[in-house]
Amino acid sequence: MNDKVENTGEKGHTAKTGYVLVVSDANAQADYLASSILHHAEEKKEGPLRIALSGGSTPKRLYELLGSEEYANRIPWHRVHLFFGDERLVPHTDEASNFHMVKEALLNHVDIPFRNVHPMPVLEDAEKAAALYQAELQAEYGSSELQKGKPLFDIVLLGLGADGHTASLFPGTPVLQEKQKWVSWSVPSDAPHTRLTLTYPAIESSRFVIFVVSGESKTQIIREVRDGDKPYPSAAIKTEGELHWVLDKAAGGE
Ligand SMILES: O=C1O[C@H](COP(=O)(O)O)[C@@H](O)[C@H](O)[C@H]1O
Repeated sequence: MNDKVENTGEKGHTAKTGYVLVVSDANAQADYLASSILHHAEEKKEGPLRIALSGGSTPKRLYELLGSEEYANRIPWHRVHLFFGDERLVPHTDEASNFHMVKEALLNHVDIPFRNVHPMPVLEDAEKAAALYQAELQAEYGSSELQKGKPLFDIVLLGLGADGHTASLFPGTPVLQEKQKWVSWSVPSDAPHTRLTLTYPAIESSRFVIFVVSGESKTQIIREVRDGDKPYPSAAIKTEGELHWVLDKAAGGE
């Protein structure tokens, strides 16, 4: 994590390369991110805007805001393609499903074409599910090889677990060594459900990676990731584009 910290409670899309941005609270965080996403959608005049969504509880407020009157009709949804950074292998109707959360918070409220939404497949065979999602990503990308200068994603949103995981890249799991596949799977040691996850190479192929972290339960892990003493999976995230951390004060401190 870059040491440079910019404090702002304002709405906007002015974060600079490699910045850590600390906003006043979780509402300001959602405001900032929704406004940034609108900005990127307006700025990219041609081609799809590919966004990989994070799961968990933190981004729900952002998704609800994007689905609200303030944003629902301003984002060119026909050009936006939504992917998932990770998913639990449970039915898409299950409360634990990231797709379920995104559907309730966002998809049910916006006019996005069905073909633009790319949930991770949930099959008992995690390897097969991962291969299917990788094939879907490759079809959207137009190649089975990631090329520098041609990012797979415009934006990758990432959360941060209290154990330092991000997406479903959990500490000590073999997926952390994956250098070829774009999608793989992991079994967290202290959380239920096998997960599918984007791998480091897929996340790295992005214009912007944005960590979204809020709440006091994340203060300690944010401090540790920033100090860089422990090899947390989240601390190893790289991108060929820009890496931003958007924190609220409770997580990021003053
Ligand atoms: O398990 C998960 O947690 C992380 C962080 O979740 P949060 O509930 O603390 O916001 C998230 O990034 C990931 O997508 C999710 O599956």
